[in-house]
Amino acid sequence: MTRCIHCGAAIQPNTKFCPSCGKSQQAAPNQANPALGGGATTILHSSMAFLEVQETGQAPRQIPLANQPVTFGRKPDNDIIASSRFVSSNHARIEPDGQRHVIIDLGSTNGLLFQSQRVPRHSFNDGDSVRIGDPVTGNFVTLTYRNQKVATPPAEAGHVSRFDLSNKPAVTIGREGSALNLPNPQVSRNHAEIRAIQGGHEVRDLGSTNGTFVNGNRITTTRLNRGDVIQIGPFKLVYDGTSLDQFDQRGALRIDAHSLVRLVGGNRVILNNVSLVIEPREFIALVGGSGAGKSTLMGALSGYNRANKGAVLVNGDDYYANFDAYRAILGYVPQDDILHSSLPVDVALRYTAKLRLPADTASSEIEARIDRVLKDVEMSAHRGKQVNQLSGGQRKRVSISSELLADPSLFFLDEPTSGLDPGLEKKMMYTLRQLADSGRTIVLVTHATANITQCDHVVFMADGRMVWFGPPSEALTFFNVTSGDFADIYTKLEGDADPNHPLTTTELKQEFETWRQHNNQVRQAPRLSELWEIRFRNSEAYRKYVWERLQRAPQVPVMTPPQAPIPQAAVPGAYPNQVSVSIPTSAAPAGRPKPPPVSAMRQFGIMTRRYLRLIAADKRNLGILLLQAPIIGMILLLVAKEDAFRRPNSADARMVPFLLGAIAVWFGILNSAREITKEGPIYRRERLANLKIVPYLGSKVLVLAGLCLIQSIILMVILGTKVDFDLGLEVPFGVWGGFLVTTFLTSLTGLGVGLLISASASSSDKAMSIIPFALIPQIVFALALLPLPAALAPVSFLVGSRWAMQAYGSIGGLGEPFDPGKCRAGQIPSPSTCEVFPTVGYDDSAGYIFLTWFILIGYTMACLAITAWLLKRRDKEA
Ligand SMILES: Nc1ncnc2c1ncn2[C@@H]1O[C@H](COP(=O)(O)OP(=O)(O)OP(=O)(O)O)[C@@H](O)[C@H]1O
Repeated sequence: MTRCIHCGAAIQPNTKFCPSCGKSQQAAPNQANPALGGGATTILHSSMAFLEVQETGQAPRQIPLANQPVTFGRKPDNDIIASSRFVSSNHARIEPDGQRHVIIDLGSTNGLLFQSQRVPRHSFNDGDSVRIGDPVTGNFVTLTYRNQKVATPPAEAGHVSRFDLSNKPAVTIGREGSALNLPNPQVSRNHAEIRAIQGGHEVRDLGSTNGTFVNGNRITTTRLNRGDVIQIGPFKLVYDGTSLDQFDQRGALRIDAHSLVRLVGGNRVILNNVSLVIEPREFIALVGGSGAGKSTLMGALSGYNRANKGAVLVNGDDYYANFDAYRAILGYVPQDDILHSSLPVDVALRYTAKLRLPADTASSEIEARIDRVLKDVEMSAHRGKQVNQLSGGQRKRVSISSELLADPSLFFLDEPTSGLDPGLEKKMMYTLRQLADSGRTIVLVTHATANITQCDHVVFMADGRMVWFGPPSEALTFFNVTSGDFADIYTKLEGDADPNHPLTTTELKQEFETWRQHNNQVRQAPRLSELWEIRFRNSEAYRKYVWERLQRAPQVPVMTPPQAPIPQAAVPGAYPNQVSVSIPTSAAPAGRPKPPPVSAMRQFGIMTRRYLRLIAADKRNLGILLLQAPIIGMILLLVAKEDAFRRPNSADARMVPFLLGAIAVWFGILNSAREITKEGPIYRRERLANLKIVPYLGSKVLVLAGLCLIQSIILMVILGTKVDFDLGLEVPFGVWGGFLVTTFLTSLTGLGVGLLISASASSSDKAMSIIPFALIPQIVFALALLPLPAALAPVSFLVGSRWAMQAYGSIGGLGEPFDPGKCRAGQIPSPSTCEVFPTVGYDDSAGYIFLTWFILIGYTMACLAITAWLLKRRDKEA
């Protein structure tokens, strides 16, 4: 019988891990002696109390805490000496307090932060971290307390209270002023109601914005059974027949990822059996080289781009299957800015709040929320500034604040530090650290490794494989990087592990042998990432940070566990199996989730108001658009003859409507061609949250149609000052009115074409370069002045200006472009012209004129339908 080298428990000889404390029996490499003031790391006995001191850029130190008070500060006479400038000379004292310890601020400048709040003292529980931060530089010192004797019982986490339902005919649930208050921005004021019915209770949703879910299903009314779990925003209410147990998941959200696999193109594996656990309030960085699979993993964890195989659990619930129930508490900040740059910060945030928060959120509540989120990201001073006047780092903060409006508990960020200078990058990480401390689970993708020591854990990805999950400082030891530079890890992960590779023959020799044993038939060399994965699966870190964490049960009641069996993560030491390409494990389909049901009318109203504001804010562009009509109208006057319509068979008569039609289409296209593409990142983010396509597109059409109408009126008024429209013809709205209607409807066809271009182009520049392709056919195929080869005649039916010409010609009583009689007599030189122009027939009957208008409207509708389809298709894009 031998003894565990950590806890002293009796164990079998040659046992790899102690069954009592779970620790490896192999001495960890590179461990130094305990040192109070030095920079070395040591592993202390698990039954001891100790303080782990982590200063930015230094290895963590573990300081045993005994029954004597110890002092902490920058001066050399302290027991624990910190080197950071922002730690006061005599900063804090740590005293024993029964089985635990308490830390007391000694009047320091920067104080002690617990869960991102400044505290004068804090009584430690096992795992508590107190930080001392420097808001100017973003540096901080973390003091983490370890003491198994004062570990928080897991069953208690998140449990708030019990609400008795007996003798109550009806209980309302809402954000405030209800019998059962669930204070959170995602909860409507009157959200749901529990009613006593024969033999039990039923729950009814009161038209809430974010929905009431029972066992994962969105309900309107349903009878409750014992054990049912109601989810409203971040709260879970467990029904036991007579009462509701209330659990608050804010600050208590845990993600379990089990054997995640993402396949593309049939069988290309871009995420290879990744398993991990992210605990509440943890701050996790996903790092690795370009194309390593970071974004793929984040997509799978956030549910925005799901894995094909494996399962993601949030507090034990099948996350993909319950995505709608959790959507409200999910924050996602993409790489691009997600607020309109021409709006002031507070205005942009107000629109986001209106779009995301329950419909009954009062203006005062929205203002309070905006104050709060700007304070959280230290941007209160910039509240009234226009977004495009902010620096890159400030814009990122504002994007983060817009996500914070809904108070998400799960927060995913895609490269929030990209494009920032090193100072701003550090500050950004500091802000995120504080957001995690204040109760959020934060996962970010980053290329910036300089500040990842601020994270609790870091995931190193390579070739879709997870080659490390654990504290950043231990990663350096794991990869044998002595420079302290995380970037050196990258170079060790890249490339093929052929037998002569320097790593294959030294550090990874054993792993290469293992690989060879399992792949003796395969001649091709593995990737280095595969060997690092083998090493990681064999490590103590894998056991401690992946395996053991996966074995722990969720700390709150489970709403709907996965229906299919959860794939087991590889046990420590197991050889990483190749992914087998088979059916998905989760009940929900892979890829993008569906948008939730929300009120389309309300969204239409908000989007329209915001769009109007955006157009008005861009005064230069608006000025150009409004000046176009009078200037072009004046130019038109130069060529338009006063008596043009008095000579209905003349080219002059056809010239005016031909130019009017072309200009109208031009206006429509120019007004709209950049309008979707220029706000692509914002659209994508809002779409992922709750934006519907029809209200979005509808708001664009309504506002731009208004602009087209103004332009059409200006154009016609100017034209009316010269050209005589008083022809005495009996047509709908008179000749001038009929021309105005036609011009407006023609500009709408341009609007439809412009939006279609905007939805299909990947950038504003590309959209502008497509415009000529849309405009030139409008001139060539109008069939007004230019003859057309007979074979191309059917194409003209697909061009808006041709139908505009039909309408103008009919309203103005024009003669056909070419006289059929002259054609028959062979007096027209081009025979093909005679074949085409007879398809143009003008008819001044009201029925025919309405028909041409109807065709113009139909044309616009067809363009909009294709635009909507293109937008819908974009949902599937990764
Ligand atoms: N939908 C897809 N279809 C095909 N291949 C894909 C798809 N999505 C990602 N990939 C590929 O999967 C690999 C991982 O991509 P991912 O975007 O996750 O990498 P990353 O680590 O985030 O890279 P980067 O840092 O460059 O953004 C890449 O080789 C990428 O080309």
